[in-house]
Amino acid sequence: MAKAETSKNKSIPRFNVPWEQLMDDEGFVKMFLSEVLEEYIQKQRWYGGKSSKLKYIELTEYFRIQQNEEVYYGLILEVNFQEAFYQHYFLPIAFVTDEDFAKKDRILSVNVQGTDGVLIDAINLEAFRRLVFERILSSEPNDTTRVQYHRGDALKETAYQSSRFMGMEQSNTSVIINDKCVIKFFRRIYANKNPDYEMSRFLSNRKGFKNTPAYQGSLNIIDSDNFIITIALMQELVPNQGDAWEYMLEKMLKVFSNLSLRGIKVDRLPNHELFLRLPLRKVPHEIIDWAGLSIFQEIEQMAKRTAEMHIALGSEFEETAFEPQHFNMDYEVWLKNRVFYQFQNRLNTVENNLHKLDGKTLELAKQFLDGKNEIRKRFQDYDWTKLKGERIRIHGDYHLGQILVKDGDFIILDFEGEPESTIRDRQVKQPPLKDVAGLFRSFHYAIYATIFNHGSELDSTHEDLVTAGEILYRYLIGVFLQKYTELIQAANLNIGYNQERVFMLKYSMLEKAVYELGYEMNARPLWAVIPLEGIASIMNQE
Ligand SMILES: Nc1ncnc2c1ncn2[C@@H]1O[C@H](COP(=O)(O)OP(=O)(O)O)[C@@H](O)[C@H]1O
Ligand SMILES: O=P(O)(O)O[C@H]1O[C@H](CO)[C@@H](O[C@H]2O[C@H](CO)[C@@H](O)[C@H](O)[C@H]2O)[C@H](O)[C@H]1O
Repeated sequence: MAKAETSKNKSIPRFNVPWEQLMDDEGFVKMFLSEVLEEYIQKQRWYGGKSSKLKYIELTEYFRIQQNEEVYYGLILEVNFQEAFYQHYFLPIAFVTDEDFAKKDRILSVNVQGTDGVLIDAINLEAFRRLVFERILSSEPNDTTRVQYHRGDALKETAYQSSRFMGMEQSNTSVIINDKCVIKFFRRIYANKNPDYEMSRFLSNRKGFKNTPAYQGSLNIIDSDNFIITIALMQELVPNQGDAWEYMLEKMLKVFSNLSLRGIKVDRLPNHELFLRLPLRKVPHEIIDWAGLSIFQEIEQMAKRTAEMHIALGSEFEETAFEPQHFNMDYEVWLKNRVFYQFQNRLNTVENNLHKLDGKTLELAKQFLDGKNEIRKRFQDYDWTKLKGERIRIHGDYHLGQILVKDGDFIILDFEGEPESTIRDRQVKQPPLKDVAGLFRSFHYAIYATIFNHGSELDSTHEDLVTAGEILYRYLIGVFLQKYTELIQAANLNIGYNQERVFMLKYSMLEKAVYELGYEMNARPLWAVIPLEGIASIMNQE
């Protein structure tokens, strides 16, 4: 840490304890939580409580992140809201006495035992990042202390050289070390292992699944109730050409442009039965002439990697957290409770915000409200006794934005699960087709996002674009399902008989679209039209 200086500045709070004991000082903690952090935390990009009213902050835990004499504090803050719920956040802090180190994320100017300095978010300090990296690198195989560092098999012996912020739009904070590794510091903290850590370690370290960044290490703590809490996950940095969402948007634009460029008559295009498996070689030449072969080859590759991920997740018979299970009454009750609760929440959100909507979105929103009993009936129609497949741990928030494109192949990221679910719900075993349904919703999103964003530049009518988009969608998912099912069945993972699979896909897609409707209404209301289109199209299928 930077050199100490004594100051005469009387206006900053003074504490007569060494930095190493500051968090044991009740006066400091009280002032810090109420007068300082309440303001600081609400301005942070990673703070997820912006739409609620903060009541007060409590310090749930603190622990030292330390190497030899160098000490930082990890704080776990409980943010309590007026609306009667709370969230936990991780904030590592450092005391720096050199202004040059305190340019960003300053929390408080403070005098500690006669030395002026600033408390900052420690992630800004290279020394802190280096320390975490070195502690992971030098960790014992079975660390039994309260602050547990773990080194994954994929981390090779290497000296620290550099670090920088990843700088992506994200809900956590990631830093890149030596241009080779990513350490993701989780911000929103749950009193449990973070599924991203749990799944990354399992898939990569234990099952050798190659199409996710290799697990290199982690930092977990054992809290006062003996729960493991994940603080950070370290993975290999995968050089890539961007995510599959951006990639697919570019591709879709070309495919839609081809309609007019190649003089394609949309009403003459062949169509394909929804969810019917289709080998790539059987995709009609009219469709290939229009959309090109490569999009189908890429979809096949994505299906392959998705199947391999599920095969790895479903191949565990020792560790109960991953052992496959059958459907049962408990699962059905759990699922219906969630789905009905979420559906009611979406109805309320749409009802309360109708006045903000117009045009097509308003029309679809009214249709959604009018059709509520029909949708409820679909959700009610789930009978576990008819389901013969297996439930396994799944990705849980699988969409094109979670997949990186790397030299024509795909790398699957971010196993943290659906942001709205509790951490326990994210660990419930679910049918793997639920992930597949999530990805199909993403294909639908990419088609509609292209129509909405570029419809006016394209030389085709809106009607033709929608018709062509729906046709393309059916071929894409037909090709995906052919490859995916073939590989899953060859590996003996039971995803049910044909009718069961179609039922599961339809059910899960409706569930996902309803989830998305809430996400969009809150995060980017202009996009709500996409899940509304999705719900309408699912409900209109006989
Ligand atoms: N191991 C990695 N290698 C390369 N890029 C990565 C890696 N991990 C994350 N990224 C990039 O950072 C983005 C955000 O990562 P993500 O894990 O989804 O963060 P968050 O959980 O904070 O949203 C990803 O979309 C990807 O572009
Ligand atoms: O931030 P996360 O990756 O956890 O996921 C949330 O945000 C996603 C949007 O970034 C949202 O995904 C939805 O929009 C995508 C296009 O931006 C689309 O590809 C997905 O299919 C659609 O669900 C995701 O639902 C939400 O959990």
